[in-house]
Formats: sequence, structure tokens, C-alpha cells
Amino acid sequence: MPATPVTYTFLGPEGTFTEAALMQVPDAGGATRIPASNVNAALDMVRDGSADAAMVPIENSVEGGVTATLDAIASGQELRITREVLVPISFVLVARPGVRIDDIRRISTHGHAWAQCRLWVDVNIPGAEYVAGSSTAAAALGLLDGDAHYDAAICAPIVAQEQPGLTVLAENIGDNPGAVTRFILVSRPGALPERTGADKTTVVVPLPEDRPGALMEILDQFATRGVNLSRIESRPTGQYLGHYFFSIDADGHIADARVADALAGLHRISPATRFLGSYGRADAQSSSVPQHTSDEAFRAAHEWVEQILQGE
Ligand SMILES: O=C(O)C(=O)Cc1ccccc1
Repeated sequence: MPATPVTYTFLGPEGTFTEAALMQVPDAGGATRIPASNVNAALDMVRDGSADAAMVPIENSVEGGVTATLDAIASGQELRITREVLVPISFVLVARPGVRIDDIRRISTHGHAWAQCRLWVDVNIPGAEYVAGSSTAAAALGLLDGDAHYDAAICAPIVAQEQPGLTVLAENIGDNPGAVTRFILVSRPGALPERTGADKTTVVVPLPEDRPGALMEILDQFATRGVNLSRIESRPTGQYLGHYFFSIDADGHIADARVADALAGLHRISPATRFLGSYGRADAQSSSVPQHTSDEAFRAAHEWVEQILQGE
């Protein structure tokens, strides 16, 4: 039976780094791809069924978490991360033909791109003002509108290559040449990706209130089971001042006994804990598992308790 065609959405328009991430998904090239104007719109298309999966940015090696994504997947109808993709990032400065660097007063781009080019801008275009853009490509294409209220944009090299109306004024303007952004592919809940042996699990844990040591207890669930964390960020829930959740990436798959046991512990401490997915690591690097937290050690321990309960 032929596989059902998949419709993807992504933070658009065409030419974003997010589109480059989507194109790393094996079947995306031949699939229907619908650009969304922001992360929330992309995730809502998955929630309402108009797309099967959304590619969105989640974390950058220079600027940290993409808060719009962390917040949007932490609440609302549940979603699952099924894949992660890493994209090396390089930025160019573009403007309409005839504009020189000395003419530039206002620059638009995505907030994460601005944060990664700030030092270059300070040195080369001192005093330039930032105009927030919904994505790098949206900022660049906006220059082609007659009424753009900025003079230049920071975007991926591919946007300028494909738009004769834009010229590149400077290349490789990122402050950190090794910058990498991590993107996630998000679907509605369904069968989990198979365990690969080099996996990651993402959870959202609301911090229980008025409970001294709650964060320590949460971290302890991972530590005592030998589960390494690769990202932990606190975000305000937005409900009222001082109410936070933690967004956490842990090494391993929920099918690994130590991860399942840690997640069960989180659920006891914070029952509104949300499982966001177990999926293969983009770098395929497996982490070492201490013998006493291996699946076999958990199996033997449960069997031992069971035998005692059976009166053996
Ligand atoms: O705006 C884009 O092109 C995106 O895909 C978001 C983004 C912005 C800056 C760095 C990485 C991803």
C-alpha cells in the first residue's frame, strides 16, 4: 500500500533556516510544504489537522532556547516531537540595489539572528536600529515591498541568491562562526519513534508551588537514575508572577527503563508534567549508561520485589 502523503508546515516564508531544516527530512522534498507566518500558526495547523507535521526552531548554540516555541508546545492541545534536525547557520546582510552600508539606519531580521550578529552590527553599522521580523526570509522579502520601514535585512545566503531585487552587502556576519540551530519536527500524538539507542526525551514540568526543594526533587529524578540532561530552561507560565515551568531535554527514550522511571517520578512530584516526545538524536551520539541504571538492572530489581511479594 502506498504511504499516505504527508503535509508539512514550517516557519516561512521560503528561504528560512527552518525550511533548510525541513529539507533534511527524507520525504519533505516531494511533499506538500506550507509556509506559516510564525511558530504558533505552524503548530496550530498541526493541531487543527491542516498539516501533519511542523518544523520549528527550538534552540540555538549562541542565543539559547527559542522561547516562542518552548511556550507554544508547553500548553494547548498536546503535541509530540518526532525528530530533531541541526542546521549550521551563516548570515548575510542584504539590501535593495544601490543601498550602501553607510546608508543603513534600520535593520530587520528574526530576533535570534539579530542576537547572533549584534557585535558585527555594532562594529560595522554603529547605531543601527533593530526592527523585529517574524523570520529572516520575511525580513529580506519585506525589502522588496515599496513601503519597507527599514533599509537592510539579515538572512540566509539562499534568499539573496534567489532574489534579483536584493544585493548582498556583507557575508558571514554572525559573531560566532560555529553557530548551530536545532529544529524540531512536531506532530499530533501517535506512535512514538522507535528507540535508536541514541535518543532524547523532552518534557515540560510545572514547578510545584510552595514546596521547598521542588526543583532539587525534579532534578533528582534524573540524577538518581543516571539520566543526563542536555537542556533545562525555566519559563514563566504566564498565569501570574513567579509561576514557572521547566522545559527539559534528557538523554534516552521513554522505552528505556531509567527514563520511564524518571518520568514516573516527575509525574508524582508534578502531575501536570507533559511528555513532549522521545526521538533520535540528530548527532546519533549515545550516552554511556551506568550498569545499575540499565534496562537489565531495572528488570532484575522489579523481579526481586515481585518475588518477595509472591512470598518466595
Ligand atoms: O528566521 C529564520 O530563518 C528561522 O528559521 C528562525 C531562525 C532565525 C535565526 C537563526 C536560526 C533560526
